[in-house]
Amino acid sequence: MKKTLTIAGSDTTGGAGLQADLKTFQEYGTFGMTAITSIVTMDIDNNWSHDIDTIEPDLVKKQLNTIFSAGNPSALKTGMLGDIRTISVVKEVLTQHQPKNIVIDPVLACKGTAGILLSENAETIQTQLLPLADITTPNLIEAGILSGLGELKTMSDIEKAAVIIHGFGAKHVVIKGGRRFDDQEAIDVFYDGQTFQYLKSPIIHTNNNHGAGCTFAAAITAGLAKGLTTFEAVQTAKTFVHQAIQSGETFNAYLGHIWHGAYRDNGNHLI
Ligand SMILES: Nc1ncnc2c1ncn2[C@@H]1O[C@H](COP(=O)(O)OP(=O)(O)O)[C@@H](O)[C@H]1O
Ligand SMILES: Cc1ncc(COP(=O)(O)O)c(C=O)c1O
Repeated sequence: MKKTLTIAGSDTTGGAGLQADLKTFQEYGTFGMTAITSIVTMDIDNNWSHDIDTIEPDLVKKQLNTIFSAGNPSALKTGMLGDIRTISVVKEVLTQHQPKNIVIDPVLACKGTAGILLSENAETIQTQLLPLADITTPNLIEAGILSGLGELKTMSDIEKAAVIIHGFGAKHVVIKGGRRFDDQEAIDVFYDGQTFQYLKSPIIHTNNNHGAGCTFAAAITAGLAKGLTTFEAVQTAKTFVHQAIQSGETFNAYLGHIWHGAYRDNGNHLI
């Protein structure tokens, strides 16, 4: 069985973060492992504002040493890292063990928050992790921050951002237009350093989209572990997450999760 790893935060509500990753890894038939970087809780009395409690970087390192002592996973992803020192620890361990198929999801912005989360991490992710990435998966806001272009309003802006982010060393870039770019089609732009490819699906009009970004990156990770090419892994992930959003459920007044099991429920054959 292929082993997959997520280095990410815990979303207490179970829809995003490492919980989304583990569920997705399992749906793909891979054996998921975790290194927890932070714990996210939400304040119901305060408009669902997010609190992020970070795990000490030394403890993140202990978790990674435990995992890598059994050999390299077939693929891994990073999500919310929480602390700049943790980013350095991740870089150190990945440089030491040189695993293949590294997916960097540069979590800087959370759907549950209006503002930018942990934007001070952007530069560190850019310089320390993107050079190790097989693929990075920023959403529109994260791509604007990482590229330094700010708000991305046109397809040409998105393509320019992809070129800049590719220049930081990620072999492939997929910028998720999602619901933010167009109100008819969820367009994601894939760039391999030479050509652009556009992945499109109809926009699903729902608020139950919590966890979509994490799940998309986790599905790419599991697809790579199973031997798909990077573009094939992105294509499959797009379908997987589309169906997960379609089958989302309301959690409370503030939040609705996607359902990570939808692809299999719909009778799809997982690779
Ligand atoms: N309402 C939607 N309908 C269809 N696809 C969506 C919708 N929202 C997001 N997606 C897709 O889900 C994936 C995750 O995107 P997004 O939710 O923008 O990421 P993030 O959670 O990082 O902000 C992308 O493939 C995106 O195109
Ligand atoms: C631990 C963690 N990681 C990542 C995210 C981002 O979630 P999404 O996949 O909805 O963008 C969240 C959002 O709450 C989170 O709690």
